[in-house]
Amino acid sequence: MASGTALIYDEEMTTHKLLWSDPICDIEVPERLSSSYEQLRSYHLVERCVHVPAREGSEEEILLVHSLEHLEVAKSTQTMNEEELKRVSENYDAFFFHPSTYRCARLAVGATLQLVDAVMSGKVRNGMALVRPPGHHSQRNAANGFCLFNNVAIAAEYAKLKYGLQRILIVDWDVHHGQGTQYIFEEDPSVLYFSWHRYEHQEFWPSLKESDYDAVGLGKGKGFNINLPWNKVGMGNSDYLAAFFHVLLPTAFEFDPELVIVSSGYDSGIGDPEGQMNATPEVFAHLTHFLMQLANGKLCVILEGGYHLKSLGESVCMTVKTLLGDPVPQVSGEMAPCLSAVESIQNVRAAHKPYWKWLAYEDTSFLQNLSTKSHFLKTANSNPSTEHESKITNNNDTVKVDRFLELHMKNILFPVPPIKTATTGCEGSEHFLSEHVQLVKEMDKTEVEALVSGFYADLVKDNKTLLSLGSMFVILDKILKKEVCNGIATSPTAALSAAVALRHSVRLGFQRVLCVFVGDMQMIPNTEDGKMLIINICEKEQSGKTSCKHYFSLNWKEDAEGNDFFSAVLGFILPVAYSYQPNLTVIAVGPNRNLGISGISLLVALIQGLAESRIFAVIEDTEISLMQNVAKLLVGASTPAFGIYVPPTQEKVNRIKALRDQFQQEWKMLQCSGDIFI
Ligand SMILES: CC(O)(O)CCCCCNCCCN
Ligand SMILES: [Zn+2]
Repeated sequence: MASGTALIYDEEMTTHKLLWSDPICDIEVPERLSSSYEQLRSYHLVERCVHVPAREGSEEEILLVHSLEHLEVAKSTQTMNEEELKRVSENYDAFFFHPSTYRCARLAVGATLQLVDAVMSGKVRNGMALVRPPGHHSQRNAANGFCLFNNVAIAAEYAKLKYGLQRILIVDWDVHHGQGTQYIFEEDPSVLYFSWHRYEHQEFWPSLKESDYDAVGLGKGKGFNINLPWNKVGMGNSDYLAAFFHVLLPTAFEFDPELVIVSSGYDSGIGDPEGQMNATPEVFAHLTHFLMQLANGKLCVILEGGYHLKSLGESVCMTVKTLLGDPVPQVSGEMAPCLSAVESIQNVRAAHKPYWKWLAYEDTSFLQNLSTKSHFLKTANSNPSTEHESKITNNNDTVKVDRFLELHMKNILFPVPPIKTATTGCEGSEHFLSEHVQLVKEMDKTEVEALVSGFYADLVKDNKTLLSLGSMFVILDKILKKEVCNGIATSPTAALSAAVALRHSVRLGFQRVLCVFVGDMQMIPNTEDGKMLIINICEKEQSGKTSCKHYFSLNWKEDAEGNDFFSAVLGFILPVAYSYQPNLTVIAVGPNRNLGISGISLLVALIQGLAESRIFAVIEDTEISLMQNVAKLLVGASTPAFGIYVPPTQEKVNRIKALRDQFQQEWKMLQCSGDIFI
């Protein structure tokens, strides 16, 4: 299993710079690279990465995507004087040449390919390349938008050629549309390109009709180009997460890529003068964490834009920290996507319904009554409550943003707990013991009996249960004190252990405990006070207990051969969990589980983004192999194989939709269609 995170940076890429005055291009400065690298060093992240050197991309590699003419023009600029450089630059929209631009652009291509090689060869699991000039606007025969060669597009063609890959996912979270990348792959079904971008109904640069949600790809490439336009500024963390839950991730898991490449622009972050958005740096940790669960963790992050140096640096550090496997910090802000974002999400889902199985039963009836809808949206749009009031009045006030970020990041970065996982040394744990795992001592009986007082005392029949409860308390204490990040225990009665763990956690002071229980929960604690939120994934409705705001019984019987649980995890469980913002997650698997190991692994892998990755898992002690899988995930040793993707049946889609319709006002991250306002 590959491990380690590559970091590729070469100071020479700072030599490319603007020689004359040009208010459009003057934000693309060398300090973008050097200050990001310095920020990584200040958080001691550089030394934790595997250093991989950059190299020059060869002409042959550049010709994988670009025309010979484009290459020759670029090459010829090396010997030009300022006058000539200016003249050549004027042939392009928003691009500038410097005598060292060609050299830097070749280094940017080479650095990107070095990262692909390091990941594909298994030398590292993932990595980041800090490069400039960026790439995603450049086209076969033209430079554009600060980009000369399309680093990410060349990387995808290179990976197909050298490693025989047939499915590559490119995620472009830069705030501008990577039209260059779209043009290059729009007829290619082997490359799925996803981009969100500031659009404002075609007002915002590059102001192209083909940047809208209905540009789905051409010919065989139909369905493999996904555009999510932001028609307002001020989009924030909840909008970005909603886009992942309700558009990108379900598609990505169905596509099942062999490699994921990110066109990682941070101008979609708060403070950026181009993006004018409100998303804070820690959201990039969550986006990165989600993408790490694909392609067996093979993830290459390539820098594109980002023009507010402090915001850029913090977001780069959040990305690298997550690539290294650190716990994911709590995401800030109200978990409620704005109406405009939900409308864009609904439109892109409708546009892609014909191409993706997970959308087969998507309700697109809203397209019929579009007239009334657009009328409503105009009125809905007018009242501010459905739009984000922008936290920072205008992003151009750089110093104000610097101060905001200074304070904001203080409570985000906590010391990484030395030990990742605590366990009780239960059978099967010998397989994954490592320096990341701490064996906790057993608690003595009297102490345990004192803790399991009152309600549950009479339920504790035998010694075995008592001992398992004892070690559970020790683990929960360690998690609370942040001595460990997460823990796992087995139990002869997982239902009892979970119920005791929930009460104990609330008593220990956890204010919001999320419990995901797989199997028959038997005893269901009272969730009236909102200090717990329980999602019980069971085969049949629990005894008369209907779903309410803090208790959901999600009936799910997994299809035999594959894993159809994606739509429940991505379309329901994660949106509810992120809306709830727990500070502890308890995952419990009881007897006669109705989910396959891969479905449970998917759940555990994705839910680690919550509660600063504080998870306590308690597994029925008959489930040895499940226990080992979950333990490996908690240690961070592997990204699980999620088994064969099975699309959800209409009945299951309707069940999720019914729950969504019923609870999307309470848990707003469930929203993915604008109908809520009609
Ligand atoms: C890599 C990147 O996507 O960040 C580059 C953005 C280029 C923006 C050009 N703006 C041109 C405005 C013209 N009125
Ligand atoms: Zn950009």
